[in-house]
Amino acid sequence: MSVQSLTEAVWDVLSRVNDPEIHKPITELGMVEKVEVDDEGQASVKVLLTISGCPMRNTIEHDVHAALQGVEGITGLDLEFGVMSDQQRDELKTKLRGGVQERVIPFAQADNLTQVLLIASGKGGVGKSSVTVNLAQALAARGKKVGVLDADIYGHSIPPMLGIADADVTGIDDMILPVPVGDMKVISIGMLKQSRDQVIAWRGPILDRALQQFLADVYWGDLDFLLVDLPPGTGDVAMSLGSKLPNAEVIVVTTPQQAAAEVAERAGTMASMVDQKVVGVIENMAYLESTCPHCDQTHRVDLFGTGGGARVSEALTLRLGYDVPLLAEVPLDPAMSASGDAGVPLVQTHADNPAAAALTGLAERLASRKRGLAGRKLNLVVN
Ligand SMILES: Nc1ncnc2c1ncn2[C@@H]1O[C@H](COP(=O)(O)OP(=O)(O)OP(=O)(O)O)[C@@H](O)[C@H]1O
Repeated sequence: MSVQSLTEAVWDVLSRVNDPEIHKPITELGMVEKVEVDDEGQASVKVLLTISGCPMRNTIEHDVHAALQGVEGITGLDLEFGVMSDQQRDELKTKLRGGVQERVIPFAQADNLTQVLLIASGKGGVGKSSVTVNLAQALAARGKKVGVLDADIYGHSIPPMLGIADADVTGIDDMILPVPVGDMKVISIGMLKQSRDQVIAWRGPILDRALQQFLADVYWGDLDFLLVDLPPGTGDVAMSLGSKLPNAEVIVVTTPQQAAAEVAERAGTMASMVDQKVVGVIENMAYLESTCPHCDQTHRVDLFGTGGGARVSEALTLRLGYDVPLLAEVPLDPAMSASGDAGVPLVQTHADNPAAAALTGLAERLASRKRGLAGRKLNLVVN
């Protein structure tokens, strides 16, 4: 084969190597600066990283080597890395923003087709983050492109639940790349902290700016779903996201107790005050399935009482004037908590577990919803 055809063959295989964070071919992103092949079939390739010290360098190195191994006539590879110039980075950022120079929130644009689901709760510890990671994983397993935004400023627990507690985010200047976890893209408010034990006490304009950054400066790419883990309660984050994500929908997570149900109603009501639709309620820790030592049968034990989810669903339906259904009842199961600690969602490791099955069933229904642009609010400001 001629040197020219070999060079073309190398470009061709490189066009199938994706940047692990951006999920687009490195050739398309302008990251391949040079491809040369000599008479002996020895290839020299230079790849430009977006930033020096890019955490994905090893993955790219591995993928490029693997890609070239399949090319007949290539006898060896000399792979060199460089770093993009300011101008190259600017071109890349503009390309990623779809040719738009300024930063906008893609999910608030007229042509947005991403379903944004805010996972809310009245109080902490009801399992909001566990629900978020499991729903996200179940949606991704069904081929959906899923982003997870951990906006819980007080208890940002998403990274450890997905096994990325120590992940660093890559920034291309002011553009932030989310951390890839399987087919999901994840970003957490905790990733912006200097150290893990630092406390975030943002309020007002600073919090607002941070949320703006998460939505406009993070390169989310094309997503089918963006799941946002909100802080518990009806605070500043929910208010701020109300104006930033006018078409977001809210799922309220609660537990069976009366007290939890009352505060969950408030969280749902808050969503409607900022004009977001509440799509339904999930009752988590709904019951415990326990095998009786006397009769060896499995019994349902209502540890925390019953009916909290149904109560919230009925109250919100009445208050908001449209149907707010009970979407799922997720049992209490030590496996759920163990999977959170292990950093792998339960739906991935134990699909048959009843808690996992309840959330997978909901993900299936969400995945098959048809949504278009008709009737959607556009974030237009009338002067
Ligand atoms: N169905 C369940 N069965 C057993 N344990 C659960 C279940 N759901 C959640 N947990 C556990 O309960 C604890 C709290 O859950 P999680 O962090 O998801 O709640 P949260 O509402 O997001 O809390 P916070 O608002 O404080 O962040 C975790 O240890 C989690 O593993």
